[in-house]
This record gives sequence, C-alpha cells and structure tokens, in this order.
Amino acid sequence: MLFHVKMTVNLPVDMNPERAAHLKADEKALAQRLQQEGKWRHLWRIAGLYANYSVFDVDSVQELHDLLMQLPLYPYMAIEVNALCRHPSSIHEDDR
Ligand SMILES: O=C(O)C[C@H]1C=CC(=O)O1
Repeated sequence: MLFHVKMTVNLPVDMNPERAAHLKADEKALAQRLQQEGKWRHLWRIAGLYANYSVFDVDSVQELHDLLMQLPLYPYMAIEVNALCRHPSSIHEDDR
C-alpha cells in the first residue's frame, strides 16, 4: 500500500542545539534504513521549507502509523497522509 506523506518539522526555537543535532542524526539513520528496506520509497525536500514529501510502501495503515510514530522528530512534526492507488494511465507496473 502506498501513502503520500507530508512532514513539516517545527523544532522549538529554544531547543538545545546538541539535542536538535542528535534528533536529526537519529532521524537520518532511521530514514535511510527504511529507504534501504524499501518502506520509504521517496523522500523529497519541499524547497524553502523544513518539510518533505515522502512516499511510503507499507503492508497496512497500522504499519504506516507505527513507522511515523517511531520517527525521532515525530513529536515536532505536523504530518498529513494521503492514501494512493494506481492511476489507470500509469506506465509503472510496480505502482500498486
Ligand atoms: O528533514 C526532514 O524533512 C525531516 C526528516 C525526514 C527525514 C529526515 O532525515 O528528517
């Protein structure tokens, strides 16, 4: 199942810079592991914003929920989710 996810990060302005750097490093490590596993299919920066558009490929809504909630930056994110399904004109056979 594919989901389009928009994540907007809002770190508190008074957050300790070392704490922020730690959270970002942990987030990067997990994001890269999930990409290697094929769960996090696309990750795009939204130009000009501390935000991204992502596509997740998961087995269930529950799996998506669990993945998002375990992101280290989750407490500081606004998240929007849209379910995707195959477009009849798509030429990509792996869309599902
Ligand atoms: O930078 C972001 O958009 C937030 C988050 C998503 C992946 C990652 O490494 O950080």
